[in-house]
Amino acid sequence: MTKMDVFIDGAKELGLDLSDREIEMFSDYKRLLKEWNEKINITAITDDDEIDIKHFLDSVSVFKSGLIGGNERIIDVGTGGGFPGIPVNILKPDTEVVLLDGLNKRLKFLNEVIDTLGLKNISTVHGRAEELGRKKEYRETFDIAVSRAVASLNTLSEYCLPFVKVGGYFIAMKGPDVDEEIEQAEKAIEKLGGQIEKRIDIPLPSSDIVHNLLLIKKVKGTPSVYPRGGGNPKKKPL
Ligand SMILES: C[S@@+](CC[C@H](N)C(=O)[O-])C[C@H]1O[C@@H](n2cnc3c(N)ncnc32)[C@H](O)[C@@H]1O
Repeated sequence: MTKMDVFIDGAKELGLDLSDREIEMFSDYKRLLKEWNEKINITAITDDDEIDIKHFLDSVSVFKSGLIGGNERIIDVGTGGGFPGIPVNILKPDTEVVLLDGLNKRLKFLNEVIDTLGLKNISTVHGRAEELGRKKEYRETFDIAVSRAVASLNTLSEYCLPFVKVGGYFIAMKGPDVDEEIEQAEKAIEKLGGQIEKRIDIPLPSSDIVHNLLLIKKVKGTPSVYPRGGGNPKKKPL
């Protein structure tokens, strides 16, 4: 089996006691990530312990939001190698998780992970967030939209908030520049129907990294003009 001790110990520090089956699933996920990463570019992080800290522990730190009880419909926007959506579904198999990404080759990898691990209630969707957020089957149908390492908060809010039902949450997983990002995104969040509720700082075990979760509540519907197409959420953030 792949080396997993840093993840197992770190998860305990985050309050998660992993079962043997869950550890085996994360181990298979790590093996596939390393294998596929030799053929297609999924992640720059390939060292066993670094995967444990920067991908697995960082992903499961999303449970510190206190918003994922286990039955939510969740979209992971710009999921890349499946972070945080796959770890969420491994540990809470009753959540319904949609993994969205604009790069199809990464979704092929994710479909193999889903098959090998035998995950249920999880699917992949290929497309740009700003296009799918206008489609009826996705728009305002999720309890939670979550996203890590995809765009700055003003752009990311336009990608994510349209997916969230009124009363639901957008969880932005952010790094040290979050205060500056919040300042630049306040207007956008309000226009899109969101309201910043809480910021939770999370020191990642076995590292000196502090990440944070920004919890943004959807307090009213997103106006139909958003998200804008043509790359505007990124080129001209609200
Ligand atoms: C740096 S990776 C992060 C992946 C993963 N969330 C993580 O934390 O490891 C960013 C991912 O977001 C995707 N992405 C960026 N903009 C997007 C958009 N507008 N719509 C869909 N996917 C997007 C990219 O294809 C890429 O896979």
